[in-house]
Amino acid sequence: MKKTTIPLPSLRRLLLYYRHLLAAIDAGQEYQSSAELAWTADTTPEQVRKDLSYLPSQGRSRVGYPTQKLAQIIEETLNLTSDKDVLLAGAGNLGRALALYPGFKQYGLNIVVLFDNDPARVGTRVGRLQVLPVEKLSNLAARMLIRIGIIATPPENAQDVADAMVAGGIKAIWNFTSARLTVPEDVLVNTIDLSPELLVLSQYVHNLGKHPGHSEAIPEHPTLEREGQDPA
Ligand SMILES: NC(=O)c1ccc[n+]([C@@H]2O[C@H](COP(=O)([O-])OP(=O)(O)OC[C@H]3O[C@@H](n4cnc5c(N)ncnc54)[C@H](O)[C@@H]3O)[C@@H](O)[C@H]2O)c1
Repeated sequence: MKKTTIPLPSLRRLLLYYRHLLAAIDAGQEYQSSAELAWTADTTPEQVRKDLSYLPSQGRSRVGYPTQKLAQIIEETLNLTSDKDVLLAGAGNLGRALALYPGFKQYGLNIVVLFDNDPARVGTRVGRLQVLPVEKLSNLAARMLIRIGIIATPPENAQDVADAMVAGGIKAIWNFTSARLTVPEDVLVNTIDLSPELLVLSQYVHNLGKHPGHSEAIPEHPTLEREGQDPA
């Protein structure tokens, strides 16, 4: 297997292509063009070809990339088929929703253990998982060799949780809080702050009200461009 370090933006897009390819396989589409893949990641066909150059050869033909083969190559290169255990801290509204979401399994990601610091939550069940006291997080992460952690606590507790994760050997953190986390260099933090995203939509609607029919008054935002404009 080709061993390359794929830049993070390309990695993100490759995962979007992969998700698109799985749907295309289900729909019985044998080939995908660069343009189709570009659309799914809100990018250009040139960028698609560049991203795919990080993978072993895909056997692109005149009609496009063979859907099944390309999905398989992405799976193997990004190690998507081998199961990866994930732990989650903060079994509240968002944490429970994430823990119950079945879609992560498609990428080999399994949330296998939940932690909370609220005695009323500890011991309760979320699906088949029991919520454990957060004091056990570091030890359990280390013992179970878990490398990925999700933080869904209030922002003011996120740094403590991140510290416990790092102490337990977590190397990648999906942070759903608005807190800016300080972690060692070898730990990757991906922060998803949902509220500003909603505010961007609110701003869009607000500006529409001011300039009916003139969406170009809206500040640049990739998601809005993708949703609001014809990518062709
Ligand atoms: N629910 C959403 O749709 C939503 C949307 C945007 C942002 N967020 C962010 O996601 C985070 C969680 O939101 P929520 O709505 O699920 O909150 P919530 O209050 O329902 O859940 C938070 C959970 O974290 C637990 N917790 C607190 N400190 C902890 C610690 N040190 N260790 C382990 N667990 C701890 C709490 O006991 C609680 O169960 C917040 O930072 C929030 O701002 C949530």
